[in-house]
This record gives sequence, structure tokens and C-alpha cells, in this order.
Amino acid sequence: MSSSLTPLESLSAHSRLLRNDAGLTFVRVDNAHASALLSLFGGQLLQYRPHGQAPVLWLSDTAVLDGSKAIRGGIPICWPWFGKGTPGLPQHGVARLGQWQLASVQETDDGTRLRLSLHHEQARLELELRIGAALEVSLCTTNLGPAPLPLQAALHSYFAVPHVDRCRIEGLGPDYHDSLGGTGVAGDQDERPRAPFDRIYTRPQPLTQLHCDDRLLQLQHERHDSLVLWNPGEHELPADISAPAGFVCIETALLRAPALAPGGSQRLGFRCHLDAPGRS
Ligand SMILES: O=P(O)(O)OC[C@H]1O[C@@H](O)[C@H](O)[C@@H](O)[C@@H]1O
Repeated sequence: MSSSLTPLESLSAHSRLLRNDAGLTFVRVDNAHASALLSLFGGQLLQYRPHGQAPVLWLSDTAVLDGSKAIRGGIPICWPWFGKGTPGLPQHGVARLGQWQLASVQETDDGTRLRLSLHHEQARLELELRIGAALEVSLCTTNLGPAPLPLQAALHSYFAVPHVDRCRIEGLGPDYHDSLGGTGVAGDQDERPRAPFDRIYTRPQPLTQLHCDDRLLQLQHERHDSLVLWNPGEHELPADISAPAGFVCIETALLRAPALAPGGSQRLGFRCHLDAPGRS
């Protein structure tokens, strides 16, 4: 990350609070297993790197880090809707533009556990991150209001890769909506998509494997009903995307769930880790 971060205070044995020049606050974790950087603006994990391994997440060199727009990279949270939503409201919802509260930091033998929360209208959103040899992400929505709550959510992960055109992706699903062509595709076994692509898999697999050169990322989804696969290619990019060949977005998503009943909760998550080089 190019902007400098000023340490504020220690939160636990392996984590501390920092602030950048624009006033955004961050949590840096450096424990026995991995290092990570989280932005409280957006509740967004920006960096995660197991020790001795390559960075798992991509963060744009030109990401805007002043709170004026969503941060490009890491794991933005799309919530409570995905995509355009109602005209005049922000694409992918309000969570990635919100100021989250840090609820707790806990050190365990497996790593560091961070809990965050955000309130929006009649809903409470809680995010739990476990930073260890593997990364675990869990997002939970609770409907605090009297009426059913229509809800979509996606963990819009930007996974770092040596080059998008050298990737092979197993475990997406047989059918998808091609958002670029506006068509449905059934029974496609394409494991080597070429950028640009923008697809919503509607019968997603539980385990996705992202191979690229000697890297293998294992991604175990929890309670999703869709997977979104996105890379914009090299042309007509917004200013905050630098070097798009360096990422593949594989988004663990809940896009077709029924409205959440009053008092009800809904969870979405994933666990991912890198396998040792040479095993892909
Ligand atoms: O630029 P944004 O709002 O972060 O969206 C990036 C992309 O996010 C993906 O999830 C969508 O499928 C794409 O259509 C979209 O372009």
C-alpha cells in the first residue's frame, strides 16, 4: 500500500490500530502464521499473506484510500444488494462504503480472530475474520426489524495471481449467466476463462481451486448459492484498477435467498489457503 500508516495503539499481542493521512483506520495483524491488513472503512480485508507464501489478495496500486469510494482490492463486502440495485443507490450496496466498528480482537493458537459490526436500517451485519495459516471469513446478517428483509450478499474477493490468462479454475459450476453477453450458458466445462469475463454461476460447487503457475488456492465456500467470476480485461478501466492481469475475482455469494424473516439470521462465508508450490 503506497500511503503511509501511523501506529495508534496496540490491540492485542499480534495486532495494532493504525491511521492513514486521510483519517481512515486500519488493523494490522502479524502473528505466528500470517500477516494481514484490515480497513474499518468498508470492513474490508486488504492484505493477507501466510508467512513464507505469496500474498493471497490483490490490492490495486491506485486504490483510493480516503473514504470517498470503495477500496479496490482485498475483500469488499457487497451487501445488502449485489450489482446495480435501485437507481440512485450505490452499486453493490452500502457495506463497502460504511464505517465498521471493531467489536473484538482475540488471539488463539490458530491465529488472530477479529470481529466487526455494522448497523444499517433494520439489519445488523457482523463480520468475523480468522487470520491464521488459513483465512476464514464469515458474514452474518440479523434482521432486527418487524418486516421480512430482502437480502443479497457477496464476499467480492480479489485473489492475486501471477497472470489471469495462465489460470485454471476448477469447481465453479456447470451453468452461468454471462453478464457481458447477457446470455445463459449451460453445461460449460471451461476451466480457463480469458479476460474479460463477468459470470454468475447459479449451481456453484462447494470447493473452488484456483491454479496459476505453481500456486494453488483452495477456496471452501459456506452457505453460498452463487459464485461470481470477474476480471475486466485491460481496456477502458477505471483509474483505481492498476494491472488487472494480477487478479481473479471469485465471489462467494448469496443472490437468490428468500427474504430474511424478522429475528432471523443468515450466514455466508469461506475458508481459503494456499497449497505448497509444486502441488498444483
Ligand atoms: O466497480 P465495482 O462496483 O467494484 O464492480 C466491479 C465488478 O463487480 C463484479 O462483482 C460484477 O460482476 C461486475 O459486473 C462489476 O463490474
